[in-house]
Amino acid sequence: MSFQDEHQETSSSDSTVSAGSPGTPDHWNNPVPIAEPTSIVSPQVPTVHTETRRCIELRRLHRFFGSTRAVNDVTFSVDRGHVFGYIGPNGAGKTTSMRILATLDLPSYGDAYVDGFSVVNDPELVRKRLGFMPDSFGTYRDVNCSEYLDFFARAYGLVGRERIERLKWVLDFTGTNGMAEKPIRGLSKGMKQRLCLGRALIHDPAVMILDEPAAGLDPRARIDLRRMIRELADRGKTILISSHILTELAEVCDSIGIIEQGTLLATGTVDEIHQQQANLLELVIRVLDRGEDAQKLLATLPGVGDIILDGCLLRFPFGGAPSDQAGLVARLVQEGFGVVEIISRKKSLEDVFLQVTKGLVQ
Ligand SMILES: Nc1ncnc2c1ncn2[C@@H]1O[C@H](COP(=O)(O)OP(=O)(O)OP(=O)(O)O)[C@@H](O)[C@H]1O
Repeated sequence: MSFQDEHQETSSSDSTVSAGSPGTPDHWNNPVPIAEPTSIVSPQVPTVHTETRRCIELRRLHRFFGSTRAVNDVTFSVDRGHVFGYIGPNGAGKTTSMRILATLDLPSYGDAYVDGFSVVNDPELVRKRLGFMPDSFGTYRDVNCSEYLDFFARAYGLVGRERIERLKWVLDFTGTNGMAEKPIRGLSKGMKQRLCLGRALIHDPAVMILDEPAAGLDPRARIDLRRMIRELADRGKTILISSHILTELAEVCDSIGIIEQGTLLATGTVDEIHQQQANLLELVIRVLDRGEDAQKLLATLPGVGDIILDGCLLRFPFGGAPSDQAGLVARLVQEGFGVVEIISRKKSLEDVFLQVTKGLVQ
């Protein structure tokens, strides 16, 4: 297969996001083969950008460290110009996946594609198209912001007028213009994050990988960051951004994936995931007395999940229809319980995240 064929093949499917297959992996018998990485660029490789709708794609990606399955059969894709939120608790496998996409590590099995190019077979071409903002990054304390960005612009081969204009655009876009001559050592955390975003943008990449860019930022800086990310996506960049916190990314992402212990647990738009997971209400009922008896009665009624009893307060997930809910209250009253209060509420995004993840670490 020629490079061009391979490149076009990656754009053939229709879905924006597709979850990895859960359950026992069948790849143990048939692992997805990985070619040796190579830095040799074929002379036939096109120098112009080739259209590929799926701009980021992970295909059955695995990365093991000894017995730790840091990334365990993860598959999803992100369309051009979309923002994908990669959400998971500590140690879920977010950084490991992102490092593979950024060609800083190799998969144990499977492959990942950036703008149609394989991180395994075409790492040089991937790097040209990718801007990576790591979760922690080194800065040179004694250089100023302008010199820092200029260093990376030169490293990416930008020259002459193009380099000067690009540098100016990045300083303007990231709001670091006023800091251009300031030594990096004097910058606040928020300003350093802006500078690092600028560094990742300096060569005008098609794809941006941002590993927890909002960590440690104050609320205003978080809002500014979200605005910049949305603007970059509106300009056609495809962005993968990670966070521990689902609500933080809900507004800015077109779709999200929730990962824990290396496994992708849910993918879709925020609304889809909310609807899939939050179909249950939570009911809280306070009775006047005989809490334990009320618990026994409720446990026999339709739609009632596991009840947590705290004195005369009963809290449980409820999957019944509104008529079942009305019947439940009527039954309690009929059986002589004094119903002091009843509260029903839909699960919040944060509840959904806690419901999907189990708080497991490896
Ligand atoms: N180089 C390594 N050697 C051994 N284990 C590693 C290595 N890198 C990551 N791991 C392990 O892989 C798992 C996933 O780690 P990873 O850093 O990808 O998670 P994460 O979701 O980015 O977590 P955090 O939000 O805390 O940054 C963890 O159990 C981690 O200890």
